[in-house]
Amino acid sequence: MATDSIKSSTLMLRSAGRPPWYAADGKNDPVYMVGVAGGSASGKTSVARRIVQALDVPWVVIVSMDSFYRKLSPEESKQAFLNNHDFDHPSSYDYTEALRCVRDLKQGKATSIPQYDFAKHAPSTESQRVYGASVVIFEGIFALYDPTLLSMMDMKVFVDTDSDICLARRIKRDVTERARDPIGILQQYDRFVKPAFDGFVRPTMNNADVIIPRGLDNEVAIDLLIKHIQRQLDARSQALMRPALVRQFRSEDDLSELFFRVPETNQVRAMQTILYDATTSREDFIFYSDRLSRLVLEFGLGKLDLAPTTVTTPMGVPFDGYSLAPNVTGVTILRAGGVMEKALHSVVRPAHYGKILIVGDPVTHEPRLHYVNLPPSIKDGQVLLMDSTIVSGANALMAVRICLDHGVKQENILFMSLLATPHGVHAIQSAFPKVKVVVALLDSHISEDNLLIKAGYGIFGDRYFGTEC
Ligand SMILES: Nc1ncnc2c1ncn2[C@@H]1O[C@H](COP(=O)(O)OP(=O)(O)O)[C@@H](O)[C@H]1O
Ligand SMILES: O=c1ccn([C@@H]2O[C@H](COP(=O)(O)O)[C@@H](O)[C@H]2O)c(=O)[nH]1
Repeated sequence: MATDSIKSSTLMLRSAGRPPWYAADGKNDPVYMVGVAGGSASGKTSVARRIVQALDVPWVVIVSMDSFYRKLSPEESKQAFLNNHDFDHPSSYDYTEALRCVRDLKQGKATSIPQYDFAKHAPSTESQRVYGASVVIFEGIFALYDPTLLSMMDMKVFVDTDSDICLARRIKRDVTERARDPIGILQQYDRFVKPAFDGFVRPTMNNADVIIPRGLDNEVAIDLLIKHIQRQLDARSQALMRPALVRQFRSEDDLSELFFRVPETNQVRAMQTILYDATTSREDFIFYSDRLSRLVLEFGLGKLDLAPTTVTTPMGVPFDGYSLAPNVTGVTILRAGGVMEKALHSVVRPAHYGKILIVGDPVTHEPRLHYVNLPPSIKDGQVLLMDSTIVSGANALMAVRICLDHGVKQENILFMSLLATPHGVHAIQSAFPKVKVVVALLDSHISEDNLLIKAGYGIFGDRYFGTEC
């Protein structure tokens, strides 16, 4: 687990709006990249976070340059603990590794970002897997230093905060967050931090498009910056004849021919009524969601490509039919997608199974990947990806991306869900146009926080597993 001294790159989600990995169809809707440089403790991270909060864009990644500090030799490490190592020279960073990560993200791909532990002056053993983004913010003292990195940036920002204020903040932060002592901090500051700022960091101000005096305190400058980025993003969407970044209402008419909905018979409507009814007992809720799961699975399996085959009947007559898909992997997106597993076992065999656990951050609602277990054979066959509900589509998008990362072809993915919003399905289809989506019920009423289908069945997992508060 990350400790406080490990500053991680954070993936933030606005759950409405344009889907992430918009360029996944290869039609190049480039990722927007912002570089944020400035002295140590000038407020780079704080400004980057403010931009994320204000941008109404679904996926923004903040990549901290600290992730790319070079590993120290034992002697260098010893000196670092004596405050005698220069972490503020440009050569202390691994630009090749930084370029690898930034280039991946700039191309809309997933990447692994190393994590750095300030208390140990060493990279942590963990890295963070980041699954693509619409906007990447690259922040660090040398964010505007390397020419190749600069050439990938759409906007370059320099945070210019008075050095006394930076020092005061650095002392406070390094004592509380980076396990340092004040005397050592001052020694390191005099010996390395200040001279390097004057000699290497401040000159990169010349590479900036925008200079923000006083960092986060300069609300006017930050507001202008955010508005500019928003305008740029909207202009790009329009130029590509793509939907604007703002959230748009979607209807079934907006969905492609690879969207399939279980025919709405009276039986289906009755099951929907039971699941929507707040007074339904847990026993009934489980029974009818299992039944609906079987229905959507049977219906969805009808969309799989099957190979023709000929068998001989007991009467010795040849019969031309199909062989059931030989290599199918059923992948459930936990927790709520797990409810479809029972139905999967009852209708598909033999199948391989996989699980992906995605948990929404309680504050930002960003989906966080906690666990992936997919069989190696997944890449060669068809994949039934299952979640009980698709609302914003964020979890589904992350899950599809993970499958693609494991070598699955887009056209081999069949996403199945019990209840979806047209908005969420549209998000999947925009990002991954070859993925088939099969749902039992479609409902366009989304709650204000974009997390629940208003008229729907509440939090599916809680009702099914009996974990309602
Ligand atoms: N405008 C501000 N007012 C007060 N504290 C601030 C302000 N901006 C940043 N800080 C604090 O200063 C410290 C360093 O800020 P941070 O944004 O992490 O700087 P950097 O990323 O440039 O090192 C953090 O503890 C942060 O909370
Ligand atoms: O092991 C380390 C690595 C870096 N530092 C100092 O950190 C700052 C850069 O981080 P900011 O968040 O931009 O302040 C840099 O000035 C290094 O001196 C460190 O002390 N130990």
